[in-house]
Amino acid sequence: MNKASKIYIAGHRGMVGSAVWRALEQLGYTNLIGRTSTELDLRNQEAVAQFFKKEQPEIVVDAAARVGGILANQKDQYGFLMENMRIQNNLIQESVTQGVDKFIFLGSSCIYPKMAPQPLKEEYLLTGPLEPTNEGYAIAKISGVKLCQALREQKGKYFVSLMPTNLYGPNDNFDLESSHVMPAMMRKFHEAKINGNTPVKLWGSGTPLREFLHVDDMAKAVVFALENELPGHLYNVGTGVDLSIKELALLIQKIVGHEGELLWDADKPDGTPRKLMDVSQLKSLGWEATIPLEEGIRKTYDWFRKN
Ligand SMILES: NC(=O)c1ccc[n+]([C@@H]2O[C@H](COP(=O)([O-])OP(=O)(O)OC[C@H]3O[C@@H](n4cnc5c(N)ncnc54)[C@H](OP(=O)(O)O)[C@@H]3O)[C@@H](O)[C@H]2O)c1
Ligand SMILES: C[C@@H]1O[C@H](OP(=O)(O)OP(=O)(O)OC[C@H]2O[C@@H](n3cnc4c(=O)[nH]c(N)nc43)[C@H](O)[C@@H]2O)[C@@H](O)[C@H](O)[C@@H]1O
Repeated sequence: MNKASKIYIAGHRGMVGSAVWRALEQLGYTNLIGRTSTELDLRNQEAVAQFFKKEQPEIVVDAAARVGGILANQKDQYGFLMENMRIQNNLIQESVTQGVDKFIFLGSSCIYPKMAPQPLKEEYLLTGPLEPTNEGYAIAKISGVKLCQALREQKGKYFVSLMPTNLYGPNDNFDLESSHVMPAMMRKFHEAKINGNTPVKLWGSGTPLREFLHVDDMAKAVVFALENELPGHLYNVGTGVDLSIKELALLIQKIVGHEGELLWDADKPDGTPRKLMDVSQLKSLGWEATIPLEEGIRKTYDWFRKN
């Protein structure tokens, strides 16, 4: 790979894809290509085949997916399973057909069993039942990991799967129904503050533990996996530190400056009790997270207010 290599970032307008684009651009990569879902629907096999034939990318970063928070996943298991399998299958298949040199597949920490020991090691994959609220999404991601692993073993292809923990940052989805917890809390506290410090209602019990990684750190992990020949097929990407949803709420409340009451909606799901990543493998090779949580939330809240 060199600075003129043609790099296709699938999902380049999304939170992760746009961060990968920024990171590569900053490093002087000049030949980046992307398509919106309106320009190229990645569920359409024929359209994806034509695009690859015409563009002949050398490197592919798969940051395109149907993504959502706990409720969106729970309500549409079929959609999350089917759409994600279609998107990733088309990208992987055409990358093989057109002889792409490097392929990065992005999964998620929810691929690991709900009750796996903590922190989650890569070797715990497929050792137990999954968290039911995101089973569809997780099964799609597991099938992507397995396709990349098989290609690596059968054809010696550099296909690497990175499993990020919960991510946050600019270009996140701030829709209150379909978003993840961090953008939802930011928006809820912000709007409640503007409305005279009205109470903020959050979901579940507040007891689940979650780990959060700033998307710029995630983008650096993608660049790291492209610029180095990683020996394995699957790597966790996270900070190795978690906190409870209630602690996160108090931190965001402080940063936003909301001074009202906090309520918890017990009718909403808690999801998996804990999913802390063991990030020692990628760390031992030279990547590690650099953006502290409070600083990352402050930067993201600044971005949210401007956008
Ligand atoms: N967000 C997290 O907390 C998190 C955590 C772990 C892993 N991940 C993984 O990271 C990757 C990126 O997630 P994200 O948070 O960046 O999601 P995102 O902001 O929702 O971006 C997803 C991107 O996928 C594209 N896309 C969706 N359906 C498509 C289709 N049918 N055809 C073409 N493009 C399509 C969208 O394109 P348009 O904008 O053009 O519509 C969008 O740019 C995903 O694989 C996700 O599973 C995310
Ligand atoms: C990274 C992604 O994480 C997703 O799991 P998961 O962390 O539970 O997804 P989140 O939607 O981020 O929720 C994390 C925790 O925050 C609680 N929570 C509290 N208030 C809110 C709120 O206003 N909005 C949201 N969304 N949550 C809230 C929620 O009940 C859950 O315990 C998976 O469904 C995906 O498959 C994916 O893996």
